[in-house]
Amino acid sequence: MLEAESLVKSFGKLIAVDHFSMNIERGEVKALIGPNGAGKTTFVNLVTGALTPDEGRIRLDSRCIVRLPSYKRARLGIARTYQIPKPYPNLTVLENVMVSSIYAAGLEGEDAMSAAVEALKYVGIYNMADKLASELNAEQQKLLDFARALAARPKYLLIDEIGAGLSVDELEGLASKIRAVAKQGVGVLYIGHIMKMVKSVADWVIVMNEGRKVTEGTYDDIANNEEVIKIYLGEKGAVE
Ligand SMILES: Nc1ncnc2c1ncn2[C@@H]1O[C@H](COP(=O)(O)OP(=O)(O)OP(=O)(O)O)[C@@H](O)[C@H]1O
Repeated sequence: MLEAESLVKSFGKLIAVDHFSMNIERGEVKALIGPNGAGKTTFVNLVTGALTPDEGRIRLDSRCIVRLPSYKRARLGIARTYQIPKPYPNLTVLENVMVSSIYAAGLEGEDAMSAAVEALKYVGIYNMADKLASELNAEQQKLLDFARALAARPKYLLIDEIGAGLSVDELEGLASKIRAVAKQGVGVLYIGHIMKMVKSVADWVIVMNEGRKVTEGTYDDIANNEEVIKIYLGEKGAVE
């Protein structure tokens, strides 16, 4: 289990994450939703090690990892995707994914290559393997980022808003891929605003606002929760 306990992170006077706790078990998909500025990405950064919390604990399979640097957490099985992916623009798509299969999954040679090929085929952009990453459009870069995260062979995968700009059909395709990843034993946290996506991927939904947990429950519980509806009032694209 990946457990975050009472995490706090401030930027000056702003408390971005305020005693926030949650856990993910392998094989399940949870969604973390909340309006812009709620603290979702900051939470992901705390879990992956990009940021250090001011307070709180993070445990991976009972081991405290809060002081470990990002690369060690990656090697222990925590992977993420980015809201705005930053691939190596001058490497090919395949090479970008191999960086992950080599350095995060610890694979070598042919094994690293076949893990990368498998991940690209899985997300559906293997036909672009030899293109430079800089040649991909924004949606394709998100899929590359997803492939990169999968090639790390994660136990836990944090997906930061992957669906923006995709059509309804593409969203459904992506949702079923995310669910299939979880079925293989990966614990997934999907972070995002697209409620159709949340509804189709998540077993459980956690709502965050101003750094704190507002409520959690099934999609239906959340969609009918008055406080959640109030928080989202005026938010484009949320709770529909
Ligand atoms: N490095 C930083 N320095 C200062 N303030 C920051 C920093 N990172 C985030 N913040 C602030 O912390 C708060 C939480 O931001 P965060 O990006 O975690 O929210 P979010 O829920 O991911 O929002 P969104 O849905 O828009 O991505 C915001 O007020 C943001 O401006």
